[in-house]
Amino acid sequence: MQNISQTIIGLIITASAIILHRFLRRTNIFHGLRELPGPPASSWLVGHIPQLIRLGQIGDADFAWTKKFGTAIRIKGIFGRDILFLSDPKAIQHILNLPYNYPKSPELQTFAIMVTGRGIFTADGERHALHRKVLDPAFSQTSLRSFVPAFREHSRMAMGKWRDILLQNDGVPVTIDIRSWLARLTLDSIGAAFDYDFEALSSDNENELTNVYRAVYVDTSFKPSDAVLVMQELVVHVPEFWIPALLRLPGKIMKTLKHHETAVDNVARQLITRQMQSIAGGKEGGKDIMSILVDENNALDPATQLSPYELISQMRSIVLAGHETTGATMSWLLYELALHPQIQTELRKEIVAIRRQRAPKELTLTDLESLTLLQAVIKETLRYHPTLALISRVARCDDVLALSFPPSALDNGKPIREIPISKGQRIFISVAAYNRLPSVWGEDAQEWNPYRFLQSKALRETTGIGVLSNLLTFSSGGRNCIGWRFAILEMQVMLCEIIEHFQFAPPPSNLKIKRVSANVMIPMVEEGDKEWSGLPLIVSALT
Ligand code: HEM
Repeated sequence: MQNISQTIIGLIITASAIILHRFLRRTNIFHGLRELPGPPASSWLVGHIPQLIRLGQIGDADFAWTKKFGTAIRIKGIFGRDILFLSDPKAIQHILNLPYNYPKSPELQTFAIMVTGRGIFTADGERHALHRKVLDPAFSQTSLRSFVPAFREHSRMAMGKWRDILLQNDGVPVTIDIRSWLARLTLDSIGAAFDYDFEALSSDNENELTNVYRAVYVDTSFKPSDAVLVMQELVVHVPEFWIPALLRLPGKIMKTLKHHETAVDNVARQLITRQMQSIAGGKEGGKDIMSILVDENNALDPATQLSPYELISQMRSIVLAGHETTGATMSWLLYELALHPQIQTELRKEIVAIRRQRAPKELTLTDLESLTLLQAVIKETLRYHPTLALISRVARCDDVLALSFPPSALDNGKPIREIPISKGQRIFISVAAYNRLPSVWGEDAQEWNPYRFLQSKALRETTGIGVLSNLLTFSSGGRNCIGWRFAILEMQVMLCEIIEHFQFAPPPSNLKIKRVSANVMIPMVEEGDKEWSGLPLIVSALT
Protein backbone atom coordinates (compact mmCIF):
# COMPACT_ATOMS: atom_id res chain seq x y z
CA MET A 1 0.00 0.00 0.00
CA GLN A 2 2.84 2.34 1.00
CA ASN A 3 4.57 1.52 -2.32
CA ILE A 4 1.47 2.45 -4.30
CA SER A 5 1.10 5.83 -2.55
CA GLN A 6 4.81 6.54 -2.99
CA THR A 7 4.47 5.76 -6.71
CA ILE A 8 1.41 8.04 -7.00
CA ILE A 9 3.21 10.88 -5.17
CA GLY A 10 6.24 10.33 -7.42
CA LEU A 11 4.05 10.53 -10.53
CA ILE A 12 2.33 13.70 -9.30
CA ILE A 13 5.70 15.35 -8.54
CA THR A 14 7.09 14.35 -11.99
CA ALA A 15 3.96 15.59 -13.80
CA SER A 16 4.06 18.88 -11.85
CA ALA A 17 7.75 19.32 -12.67
CA ILE A 18 7.05 18.73 -16.39
CA ILE A 19 4.13 21.21 -16.36
CA LEU A 20 6.20 23.80 -14.44
CA HIS A 21 9.14 23.33 -16.81
CA ARG A 22 6.90 23.80 -19.84
CA PHE A 23 5.31 26.87 -18.28
CA LEU A 24 8.68 28.41 -17.49
CA ARG A 25 9.94 27.67 -20.99
CA ARG A 26 6.84 29.22 -22.45
CA THR A 27 6.99 32.41 -20.39
CA ASN A 28 10.79 32.60 -20.46
CA ILE A 29 10.91 33.68 -16.83
CA PHE A 30 14.47 32.50 -16.39
CA HIS A 31 16.23 33.29 -19.61
CA GLY A 32 17.59 36.06 -21.79
CA LEU A 33 14.32 37.33 -23.26
CA ARG A 34 13.16 38.60 -19.87
CA GLU A 35 15.79 41.37 -20.11
CA LEU A 36 14.36 42.69 -23.34
CA PRO A 37 12.10 45.73 -23.44
CA GLY A 38 8.61 45.50 -24.91
CA PRO A 39 5.07 46.87 -24.82
CA PRO A 40 2.64 45.73 -22.08
CA ALA A 41 -0.07 43.31 -23.30
CA SER A 42 -3.67 43.88 -22.35
CA SER A 43 -4.74 40.26 -22.92
CA TRP A 44 -3.20 37.04 -21.56
CA LEU A 45 -5.29 35.00 -24.01
CA VAL A 46 -4.15 36.54 -27.30
CA GLY A 47 -1.30 38.86 -26.24
CA HIS A 48 -0.22 41.32 -28.94
CA ILE A 49 -1.42 39.24 -31.90
CA PRO A 50 -4.50 41.43 -32.58
CA GLN A 51 -2.28 44.55 -32.80
CA LEU A 52 -0.16 42.82 -35.41
CA ILE A 53 -2.83 41.41 -37.68
CA ARG A 54 -6.24 42.75 -36.76
CA LEU A 55 -6.22 46.30 -35.39
CA GLY A 56 -5.27 49.43 -37.31
CA GLN A 57 -3.10 49.10 -40.39
CA ILE A 58 -0.55 46.36 -40.88
CA GLY A 59 2.88 47.63 -39.79
CA ASP A 60 1.55 50.34 -37.44
CA ALA A 61 2.36 48.37 -34.27
CA ASP A 62 5.70 47.20 -35.74
CA PHE A 63 6.82 50.77 -36.46
CA ALA A 64 5.67 52.15 -33.10
CA TRP A 65 7.31 49.35 -31.02
CA THR A 66 10.55 49.46 -32.98
CA LYS A 67 10.78 53.24 -32.61
CA LYS A 68 10.12 53.06 -28.88
CA PHE A 69 11.97 49.88 -27.82
CA GLY A 70 14.52 49.08 -30.56
CA THR A 71 15.13 46.21 -32.97
CA ALA A 72 14.83 43.29 -30.50
CA ILE A 73 11.67 43.33 -28.42
CA ARG A 74 9.71 40.96 -26.22
CA ILE A 75 6.00 40.74 -27.02
CA LYS A 76 3.26 38.32 -25.95
CA GLY A 77 1.57 35.64 -28.04
CA ILE A 78 -1.33 33.27 -27.34
CA PHE A 79 -1.67 32.11 -23.69
CA GLY A 80 0.99 34.57 -22.46
CA ARG A 81 3.79 33.04 -24.53
CA ASP A 82 6.85 35.27 -24.92
CA ILE A 83 7.77 36.04 -28.55
CA LEU A 84 10.99 37.60 -29.74
CA PHE A 85 10.01 40.37 -32.15
CA LEU A 86 12.93 41.25 -34.40
CA SER A 87 13.88 43.85 -36.96
CA ASP A 88 17.59 43.66 -36.18
CA PRO A 89 19.64 42.92 -39.36
CA LYS A 90 22.37 40.76 -37.78
CA ALA A 91 19.94 38.61 -35.78
CA ILE A 92 17.58 38.20 -38.77
CA GLN A 93 20.45 37.25 -41.06
CA HIS A 94 21.63 34.60 -38.58
CA ILE A 95 18.17 33.02 -38.26
CA LEU A 96 17.37 32.97 -41.98
CA ASN A 97 20.80 31.58 -42.84
CA LEU A 98 20.01 28.54 -40.65
CA PRO A 99 16.61 27.62 -42.08
CA TYR A 100 16.53 24.11 -40.65
CA ASN A 101 17.55 25.27 -37.14
CA TYR A 102 14.77 27.85 -37.30
CA PRO A 103 11.82 26.18 -39.11
CA LYS A 104 8.40 27.78 -39.62
CA SER A 105 6.47 28.10 -36.37
CA PRO A 106 4.00 25.23 -35.81
CA GLU A 107 0.78 27.24 -36.24
CA LEU A 108 2.01 28.65 -39.57
CA GLN A 109 3.21 25.20 -40.66
CA THR A 110 -0.15 23.55 -39.90
CA PHE A 111 -2.07 26.25 -41.77
CA ALA A 112 0.38 26.03 -44.70
CA ILE A 113 -0.11 22.24 -44.91
CA MET A 114 -3.87 22.78 -45.04
CA VAL A 115 -3.49 25.27 -47.90
CA THR A 116 -0.59 23.91 -49.94
CA GLY A 117 -0.14 20.27 -48.86
CA ARG A 118 3.39 18.92 -48.58
CA GLY A 119 5.29 20.97 -51.17
CA ILE A 120 8.33 23.25 -51.02
CA PHE A 121 6.55 25.64 -48.67
CA THR A 122 6.07 23.07 -45.91
CA ALA A 123 8.95 20.63 -46.50
CA ASP A 124 11.78 20.76 -43.97
CA GLY A 125 15.46 19.71 -43.83
CA GLU A 126 16.78 17.41 -46.59
CA ARG A 127 13.34 17.06 -48.16
CA HIS A 128 13.12 20.84 -48.54
CA ALA A 129 16.61 20.94 -50.11
CA LEU A 130 15.41 18.32 -52.62
CA HIS A 131 12.29 20.36 -53.46
CA ARG A 132 14.51 23.38 -54.19
CA LYS A 133 16.89 21.32 -56.32
CA VAL A 134 14.03 20.00 -58.45
CA LEU A 135 12.42 23.45 -58.80
CA ASP A 136 15.50 25.62 -59.36
CA PRO A 137 15.81 24.96 -63.15
CA ALA A 138 12.21 26.20 -63.66
CA PHE A 139 13.35 29.59 -62.30
CA SER A 140 16.60 29.84 -64.25
CA GLN A 141 17.26 32.86 -66.49
CA THR A 142 16.56 30.81 -69.66
CA SER A 143 13.29 29.56 -68.32
CA LEU A 144 12.18 33.01 -67.12
CA ARG A 145 13.00 34.57 -70.48
CA SER A 146 10.56 32.19 -72.15
CA PHE A 147 7.70 33.49 -69.94
CA VAL A 148 8.08 37.13 -71.07
CA PRO A 149 5.76 36.92 -74.14
CA ALA A 150 3.00 35.52 -71.90
CA PHE A 151 3.49 38.33 -69.34
CA ARG A 152 3.20 40.83 -72.18
CA GLU A 153 0.18 39.16 -73.79
CA HIS A 154 -1.77 39.02 -70.53
CA SER A 155 -0.93 42.64 -69.65
CA ARG A 156 -2.27 43.67 -73.07
CA MET A 157 -5.38 41.58 -72.54
CA ALA A 158 -6.09 43.34 -69.21
CA MET A 159 -5.46 46.72 -70.83
CA GLY A 160 -7.89 45.84 -73.64
CA LYS A 161 -10.56 45.23 -70.99
CA TRP A 162 -9.80 48.59 -69.32
CA ARG A 163 -10.12 50.30 -72.73
CA ASP A 164 -13.57 48.70 -73.14
CA ILE A 165 -14.62 50.02 -69.73
CA LEU A 166 -13.39 53.52 -70.67
CA LEU A 167 -15.14 53.35 -74.06
CA GLN A 168 -18.42 52.55 -72.32
CA ASN A 169 -17.81 55.76 -70.34
CA ASP A 170 -17.16 57.80 -73.55
CA GLY A 171 -13.45 57.95 -72.77
CA VAL A 172 -14.02 59.91 -69.55
CA PRO A 173 -11.66 58.77 -66.72
CA VAL A 174 -13.28 56.05 -64.70
CA THR A 175 -12.76 54.43 -61.29
CA ILE A 176 -11.47 50.87 -61.70
CA ASP A 177 -10.72 48.35 -58.95
CA ILE A 178 -7.12 47.81 -59.95
CA ARG A 179 -6.45 45.13 -57.33
CA SER A 180 -9.07 42.78 -58.68
CA TRP A 181 -7.70 43.16 -62.24
CA LEU A 182 -4.10 42.67 -61.15
CA ALA A 183 -5.04 39.53 -59.20
CA ARG A 184 -6.60 38.15 -62.43
CA LEU A 185 -3.63 39.25 -64.53
CA THR A 186 -1.04 37.66 -62.22
CA LEU A 187 -3.10 34.46 -61.93
CA ASP A 188 -3.22 34.11 -65.72
CA SER A 189 0.51 34.92 -65.98
CA ILE A 190 1.45 32.19 -63.54
CA GLY A 191 -0.98 29.86 -65.34
CA ALA A 192 0.90 30.60 -68.56
CA ALA A 193 4.15 29.64 -66.83
CA PHE A 194 2.47 26.24 -66.25
CA ASP A 195 1.21 26.29 -69.87
CA TYR A 196 -2.35 26.39 -68.54
CA ASP A 197 -5.09 28.96 -69.05
CA PHE A 198 -6.86 29.81 -65.79
CA GLU A 199 -9.15 32.09 -67.90
CA ALA A 200 -9.18 34.70 -65.15
CA LEU A 201 -8.97 37.62 -67.62
CA SER A 202 -11.07 36.14 -70.40
CA SER A 203 -14.03 35.50 -68.08
CA ASP A 204 -16.46 38.41 -67.95
CA ASN A 205 -16.26 38.60 -64.19
CA GLU A 206 -14.04 36.96 -61.62
CA ASN A 207 -14.29 33.19 -62.26
CA GLU A 208 -14.46 30.28 -59.82
CA LEU A 209 -10.70 30.08 -59.32
CA THR A 210 -10.20 33.81 -58.75
CA ASN A 211 -13.02 33.68 -56.22
CA VAL A 212 -11.43 30.66 -54.53
CA TYR A 213 -8.11 32.48 -54.22
CA ARG A 214 -9.72 35.66 -52.95
CA ALA A 215 -11.53 33.55 -50.34
CA VAL A 216 -8.29 31.76 -49.34
CA TYR A 217 -6.70 35.13 -48.65
CA VAL A 218 -9.55 37.16 -47.26
CA ASP A 219 -12.04 34.68 -45.72
CA THR A 220 -9.49 32.51 -43.91
CA SER A 221 -7.40 35.19 -42.32
CA PHE A 222 -8.88 38.69 -42.40
CA LYS A 223 -9.55 39.97 -38.88
CA PRO A 224 -9.49 36.57 -37.13
CA SER A 225 -11.49 36.58 -33.88
CA ASP A 226 -9.80 35.69 -30.55
CA ALA A 227 -11.48 32.26 -30.81
CA VAL A 228 -9.92 31.63 -34.24
CA LEU A 229 -6.48 32.72 -32.97
CA VAL A 230 -6.74 30.30 -30.02
CA MET A 231 -7.98 27.51 -32.33
CA GLN A 232 -4.94 28.02 -34.59
CA GLU A 233 -2.69 27.54 -31.56
CA LEU A 234 -4.56 24.39 -30.49
CA VAL A 235 -4.73 22.82 -33.98
CA VAL A 236 -0.93 22.54 -33.82
CA HIS A 237 -1.36 19.59 -31.46
CA VAL A 238 -3.50 17.66 -33.95
CA PRO A 239 -1.45 14.94 -35.74
CA GLU A 240 -0.81 15.71 -39.41
CA PHE A 241 -2.72 12.67 -40.66
CA TRP A 242 -5.90 14.23 -39.22
CA ILE A 243 -5.62 17.32 -41.43
CA PRO A 244 -7.69 15.86 -44.32
CA ALA A 245 -10.43 15.10 -41.78
CA LEU A 246 -10.20 18.65 -40.39
CA LEU A 247 -10.76 20.00 -43.89
CA ARG A 248 -14.11 18.19 -43.95
CA LEU A 249 -15.36 20.00 -40.84
CA PRO A 250 -18.20 22.51 -41.31
CA GLY A 251 -17.47 26.24 -41.22
CA LYS A 252 -16.42 28.91 -43.70
CA ILE A 253 -12.63 28.57 -43.26
CA MET A 254 -12.49 24.78 -43.71
CA LYS A 255 -14.96 24.93 -46.61
CA THR A 256 -12.79 27.51 -48.38
CA LEU A 257 -9.61 25.48 -47.86
CA LYS A 258 -11.27 22.28 -49.12
CA HIS A 259 -12.66 24.09 -52.17
CA HIS A 260 -9.19 25.46 -52.96
CA GLU A 261 -7.62 22.01 -52.60
CA THR A 262 -10.10 20.40 -54.98
CA ALA A 263 -9.93 23.18 -57.61
CA VAL A 264 -6.13 23.38 -57.85
CA ASP A 265 -5.47 19.65 -57.46
CA ASN A 266 -7.64 18.94 -60.51
CA VAL A 267 -5.51 21.26 -62.65
CA ALA A 268 -2.24 19.90 -61.23
CA ARG A 269 -3.29 16.29 -61.95
CA GLN A 270 -4.08 17.18 -65.59
CA LEU A 271 -0.68 18.82 -66.04
CA ILE A 272 1.27 15.94 -64.50
CA THR A 273 -0.62 13.40 -66.63
CA ARG A 274 0.03 15.49 -69.76
CA GLN A 275 3.77 15.57 -69.10
CA MET A 276 3.92 11.85 -68.22
CA GLN A 277 2.12 11.05 -71.48
CA SER A 278 4.56 13.21 -73.45
CA ILE A 279 7.48 11.38 -71.86
CA ALA A 280 5.86 7.96 -72.49
CA GLY A 281 5.18 8.95 -76.14
CA GLY A 282 8.86 9.87 -76.58
CA LYS A 283 7.97 13.55 -77.22
CA GLU A 284 10.21 16.31 -76.02
CA GLY A 285 8.86 17.76 -72.76
CA GLY A 286 7.46 21.28 -72.51
CA LYS A 287 9.36 24.23 -71.10
CA ASP A 288 6.72 25.17 -68.56
CA ILE A 289 7.23 24.88 -64.78
CA MET A 290 5.36 21.57 -64.32
CA SER A 291 7.14 19.89 -67.29
CA ILE A 292 10.54 20.95 -65.93
CA LEU A 293 9.53 19.78 -62.47
CA VAL A 294 8.39 16.35 -63.71
CA ASP A 295 11.54 15.94 -65.88
CA GLU A 296 13.88 16.94 -63.05
CA ASN A 297 12.06 14.61 -60.68
CA ASN A 298 12.26 11.67 -63.11
CA ALA A 299 16.02 12.18 -63.30
CA LEU A 300 16.34 11.56 -59.53
CA ASP A 301 17.00 8.23 -57.84
CA PRO A 302 13.49 6.63 -57.61
CA ALA A 303 14.00 6.16 -53.86
CA THR A 304 14.14 9.92 -53.26
CA GLN A 305 11.81 11.17 -56.02
CA LEU A 306 8.94 13.48 -55.06
CA SER A 307 5.65 11.60 -54.86
CA PRO A 308 2.67 12.58 -57.08
CA TYR A 309 1.12 14.17 -53.94
CA GLU A 310 4.27 16.28 -53.45
CA LEU A 311 4.23 17.34 -57.13
CA ILE A 312 0.61 18.42 -56.80
CA SER A 313 1.46 20.28 -53.57
CA GLN A 314 4.28 21.97 -55.46
CA MET A 315 1.85 23.46 -57.94
CA ARG A 316 -0.49 24.53 -55.12
CA SER A 317 2.47 26.24 -53.38
CA ILE A 318 3.76 28.05 -56.45
CA VAL A 319 0.43 29.30 -57.76
CA LEU A 320 -0.57 30.50 -54.30
CA ALA A 321 2.81 32.03 -53.40
CA GLY A 322 3.32 33.48 -56.84
CA HIS A 323 0.24 35.39 -57.92
CA GLU A 324 -1.41 37.34 -55.11
CA THR A 325 1.98 38.51 -53.74
CA THR A 326 2.89 40.02 -57.12
CA GLY A 327 -0.65 41.28 -57.77
CA ALA A 328 -0.77 43.05 -54.38
CA THR A 329 2.72 44.57 -54.88
CA MET A 330 1.69 45.89 -58.31
CA SER A 331 -1.51 47.33 -56.80
CA TRP A 332 0.52 49.21 -54.18
CA LEU A 333 2.93 50.36 -56.87
CA LEU A 334 0.17 51.89 -59.02
CA TYR A 335 -1.34 53.43 -55.89
CA GLU A 336 1.97 55.15 -55.05
CA LEU A 337 2.32 56.38 -58.64
CA ALA A 338 -1.20 57.78 -58.39
CA LEU A 339 -0.17 59.63 -55.21
CA HIS A 340 3.09 60.84 -56.85
CA PRO A 341 2.05 62.16 -60.31
CA GLN A 342 5.48 63.74 -60.96
CA ILE A 343 7.22 60.38 -60.63
CA GLN A 344 4.52 58.72 -62.74
CA THR A 345 5.20 61.23 -65.56
CA GLU A 346 8.96 60.79 -65.29
CA LEU A 347 8.63 57.01 -65.39
CA ARG A 348 6.39 57.23 -68.47
CA LYS A 349 9.00 59.39 -70.23
CA GLU A 350 11.69 56.79 -69.48
CA ILE A 351 9.53 53.98 -70.91
CA VAL A 352 8.37 55.91 -74.00
CA ALA A 353 11.96 56.92 -74.84
CA ILE A 354 13.23 53.34 -74.96
CA ARG A 355 10.10 52.14 -76.75
CA ARG A 356 10.73 54.72 -79.54
CA GLN A 357 14.28 53.44 -79.93
CA ARG A 358 13.16 49.80 -80.24
CA ALA A 359 9.90 50.13 -82.19
CA PRO A 360 8.53 48.14 -83.91
CA LYS A 361 10.44 45.46 -81.98
CA GLU A 362 9.52 44.46 -78.44
CA LEU A 363 11.74 45.54 -75.53
CA THR A 364 14.47 43.04 -74.65
CA LEU A 365 15.49 41.95 -71.15
CA THR A 366 18.52 44.25 -71.43
CA ASP A 367 16.18 47.15 -72.28
CA LEU A 368 14.11 46.42 -69.19
CA GLU A 369 17.22 46.26 -67.01
CA SER A 370 18.38 49.63 -68.38
CA LEU A 371 15.28 51.45 -67.09
CA THR A 372 16.72 52.84 -63.88
CA LEU A 373 13.66 54.68 -62.57
CA LEU A 374 11.49 51.65 -63.30
CA GLN A 375 13.83 49.43 -61.24
CA ALA A 376 13.87 52.02 -58.44
CA VAL A 377 10.08 52.31 -58.35
CA ILE A 378 9.72 48.52 -58.07
CA LYS A 379 12.36 48.24 -55.32
CA GLU A 380 10.91 51.13 -53.33
CA THR A 381 7.43 49.57 -53.47
CA LEU A 382 8.84 46.23 -52.34
CA ARG A 383 10.54 48.04 -49.43
CA TYR A 384 7.58 50.17 -48.44
CA HIS A 385 4.77 47.63 -48.96
CA PRO A 386 6.21 44.14 -48.27
CA THR A 387 3.30 41.85 -49.01
CA LEU A 388 4.53 39.26 -46.47
CA ALA A 389 5.10 41.65 -43.59
CA LEU A 390 5.88 39.07 -40.90
CA ILE A 391 8.00 35.90 -41.04
CA SER A 392 7.35 33.50 -38.19
CA ARG A 393 9.94 30.99 -36.93
CA VAL A 394 10.71 28.71 -33.96
CA ALA A 395 14.16 27.76 -32.57
CA ARG A 396 14.87 24.04 -32.94
CA CYS A 397 17.85 24.23 -30.54
CA ASP A 398 19.46 26.58 -28.02
CA ASP A 399 21.43 29.37 -29.63
CA VAL A 400 22.75 32.90 -29.14
CA LEU A 401 21.77 35.84 -31.35
CA ALA A 402 24.14 38.76 -31.80
CA LEU A 403 22.52 42.15 -32.48
CA SER A 404 23.46 44.95 -34.88
CA PHE A 405 21.69 47.55 -32.76
CA PRO A 406 21.76 46.55 -29.06
CA PRO A 407 18.90 48.11 -27.09
CA SER A 408 20.43 50.73 -24.81
CA ALA A 409 19.27 52.46 -21.61
CA LEU A 410 17.77 49.39 -19.99
CA ASP A 411 16.81 49.47 -16.29
CA ASN A 412 20.15 48.05 -15.17
CA GLY A 413 21.96 50.42 -17.56
CA LYS A 414 23.72 47.62 -19.51
CA PRO A 415 23.04 47.36 -23.25
CA ILE A 416 22.18 43.85 -24.48
CA ARG A 417 24.55 42.75 -27.24
CA GLU A 418 23.46 39.11 -27.43
CA ILE A 419 20.23 37.27 -26.76
CA PRO A 420 20.35 33.67 -25.51
CA ILE A 421 17.70 31.65 -27.35
CA SER A 422 16.14 28.51 -25.88
CA LYS A 423 14.84 25.62 -27.92
CA GLY A 424 11.16 26.24 -28.73
CA GLN A 425 11.46 30.05 -28.67
CA ARG A 426 8.96 31.66 -31.07
CA ILE A 427 10.34 34.47 -33.20
CA PHE A 428 8.53 37.04 -35.34
CA ILE A 429 10.71 38.72 -37.95
CA SER A 430 9.11 42.02 -38.88
CA VAL A 431 9.79 42.61 -42.56
CA ALA A 432 7.69 45.79 -42.31
CA ALA A 433 9.84 47.26 -39.49
CA TYR A 434 13.23 46.16 -40.89
CA ASN A 435 12.37 47.63 -44.32
CA ARG A 436 11.81 51.03 -42.68
CA LEU A 437 14.70 51.19 -40.20
CA PRO A 438 16.15 54.72 -40.37
CA SER A 439 19.55 53.22 -39.43
CA VAL A 440 19.47 51.24 -42.70
CA TRP A 441 17.37 53.35 -45.07
CA GLY A 442 17.92 56.90 -43.83
CA GLU A 443 15.83 59.42 -41.90
CA ASP A 444 13.14 59.45 -44.62
CA ALA A 445 12.57 55.68 -44.29
CA GLN A 446 8.87 56.28 -43.58
CA GLU A 447 8.41 57.95 -46.99
CA TRP A 448 7.91 56.30 -50.38
CA ASN A 449 10.87 57.72 -52.29
CA PRO A 450 12.24 55.65 -55.22
CA TYR A 451 15.15 58.06 -55.69
CA ARG A 452 16.87 56.52 -52.66
CA PHE A 453 17.76 53.58 -54.95
CA LEU A 454 19.32 55.91 -57.50
CA GLN A 455 21.65 57.47 -54.94
CA SER A 456 25.10 56.15 -54.21
CA LYS A 457 25.04 52.92 -52.21
CA ALA A 458 27.30 54.54 -49.63
CA LEU A 459 24.35 56.62 -48.45
CA ARG A 460 22.67 53.50 -47.18
CA GLU A 461 23.85 51.02 -44.55
CA THR A 462 24.65 47.69 -46.21
CA THR A 463 23.20 44.83 -44.20
CA GLY A 464 23.81 42.03 -46.70
CA ILE A 465 20.24 40.83 -46.11
CA GLY A 466 18.03 39.37 -48.80
CA VAL A 467 18.35 38.71 -52.50
CA LEU A 468 17.97 42.28 -53.76
CA SER A 469 19.33 45.64 -52.54
CA ASN A 470 19.20 44.87 -48.78
CA LEU A 471 15.44 44.28 -48.93
CA LEU A 472 13.91 41.62 -46.68
CA THR A 473 10.74 41.43 -48.77
CA PHE A 474 11.74 38.15 -50.49
CA SER A 475 13.20 36.82 -47.20
CA SER A 476 16.83 35.69 -47.10
CA GLY A 477 19.01 32.56 -46.81
CA GLY A 478 18.11 29.00 -47.74
CA ARG A 479 14.33 29.54 -47.76
CA ASN A 480 14.28 32.82 -49.65
CA CYS A 481 11.62 33.36 -52.29
CA ILE A 482 12.43 31.02 -55.18
CA GLY A 483 10.21 33.13 -57.45
CA TRP A 484 11.76 36.57 -56.81
CA ARG A 485 13.27 36.96 -60.29
CA PHE A 486 9.98 35.77 -61.81
CA ALA A 487 8.12 38.45 -59.79
CA ILE A 488 10.54 41.24 -60.73
CA LEU A 489 10.49 40.36 -64.43
CA GLU A 490 6.71 40.08 -64.46
CA MET A 491 6.36 43.48 -62.77
CA GLN A 492 8.86 45.09 -65.17
CA VAL A 493 6.90 43.86 -68.18
CA MET A 494 3.48 44.76 -66.75
CA LEU A 495 4.64 48.21 -65.67
CA CYS A 496 6.16 49.05 -69.08
CA GLU A 497 2.96 48.09 -70.85
CA ILE A 498 0.56 49.74 -68.44
CA ILE A 499 2.31 53.04 -67.68
CA GLU A 500 2.91 53.78 -71.35
CA HIS A 501 -0.82 53.65 -72.12
CA PHE A 502 -2.69 54.58 -68.92
CA GLN A 503 -2.62 57.27 -66.29
CA PHE A 504 -3.62 56.70 -62.67
CA ALA A 505 -5.02 59.16 -60.12
CA PRO A 506 -5.89 58.58 -56.43
CA PRO A 507 -9.29 57.10 -55.51
CA PRO A 508 -12.26 59.43 -54.84
CA SER A 509 -11.81 61.23 -51.50
CA ASN A 510 -14.67 59.38 -49.74
CA LEU A 511 -12.67 56.13 -50.04
CA LYS A 512 -9.86 55.50 -47.54
CA ILE A 513 -7.24 52.86 -48.45
CA LYS A 514 -5.83 50.73 -45.62
CA ARG A 515 -3.06 48.13 -45.52
CA VAL A 516 -4.57 45.01 -43.93
CA SER A 517 -3.38 41.50 -43.22
CA ALA A 518 -5.09 38.70 -45.15
CA ASN A 519 -2.21 36.18 -45.30
CA VAL A 520 -0.59 38.74 -47.59
CA MET A 521 -0.80 42.49 -47.07
CA ILE A 522 -3.67 43.67 -49.24
CA PRO A 523 -5.39 47.02 -49.77
CA MET A 524 -8.76 47.37 -48.07
CA VAL A 525 -11.20 50.16 -48.85
CA GLU A 526 -13.05 51.96 -46.06
CA GLU A 527 -16.21 53.54 -47.44
CA GLY A 528 -18.29 55.04 -44.63
CA ASP A 529 -18.95 52.10 -42.34
CA LYS A 530 -18.39 49.52 -45.13
CA GLU A 531 -15.08 47.71 -45.80
CA TRP A 532 -14.16 45.79 -48.93
CA SER A 533 -10.93 44.39 -50.35
CA GLY A 534 -9.85 46.32 -53.44
CA LEU A 535 -7.95 49.33 -54.71
CA PRO A 536 -10.04 51.70 -56.80
CA LEU A 537 -7.99 54.20 -58.82
CA ILE A 538 -9.18 56.76 -61.35
CA VAL A 539 -7.89 55.51 -64.69
CA SER A 540 -7.58 57.41 -67.98
CA ALA A 541 -6.29 56.13 -71.34
CA LEU A 542 -3.38 57.97 -72.97
CA THR A 543 -3.19 56.30 -76.39
C1 HEM B 1 6.29 40.40 -55.01
C2 HEM B 1 6.12 39.11 -55.06
C3 HEM B 1 6.60 38.14 -54.00
C4 HEM B 1 6.93 38.32 -52.69
C5 HEM B 1 6.91 39.63 -51.90
C6 HEM B 1 7.33 37.03 -52.15
C7 HEM B 1 7.78 36.83 -50.86
C8 HEM B 1 8.18 35.61 -50.36
C9 HEM B 1 8.69 35.40 -49.02
C10 HEM B 1 8.86 36.48 -47.95
C11 HEM B 1 8.95 34.08 -48.88
C12 HEM B 1 9.47 33.37 -47.62
C13 HEM B 1 8.30 32.95 -46.75
C14 HEM B 1 8.74 32.21 -45.49
O1 HEM B 1 9.79 31.61 -45.48
O2 HEM B 1 7.97 32.20 -44.52
C15 HEM B 1 8.62 33.45 -50.13
C16 HEM B 1 8.75 32.10 -50.39
C17 HEM B 1 8.35 31.51 -51.57
N1 HEM B 1 7.92 32.14 -52.71
FE1 HEM B 1 7.68 34.12 -52.97
N2 HEM B 1 7.20 36.09 -53.13
C18 HEM B 1 6.79 36.72 -54.29
C19 HEM B 1 6.58 36.13 -55.53
C20 HEM B 1 6.72 34.80 -55.80
C21 HEM B 1 6.54 34.20 -57.11
C22 HEM B 1 6.21 34.96 -58.39
C23 HEM B 1 6.69 32.84 -56.93
C24 HEM B 1 6.60 31.73 -57.94
C25 HEM B 1 6.34 31.89 -59.21
C26 HEM B 1 6.99 32.60 -55.53
C27 HEM B 1 7.20 31.37 -54.95
C28 HEM B 1 7.64 31.18 -53.65
C29 HEM B 1 7.89 29.86 -53.09
C30 HEM B 1 7.69 28.53 -53.80
C31 HEM B 1 8.35 30.07 -51.78
C32 HEM B 1 8.78 29.01 -50.77
C33 HEM B 1 10.31 28.88 -50.85
C34 HEM B 1 10.91 27.91 -49.86
O3 HEM B 1 10.31 27.68 -48.78
O4 HEM B 1 12.00 27.39 -50.16
N3 HEM B 1 7.00 33.81 -54.87
N4 HEM B 1 8.16 34.40 -51.02
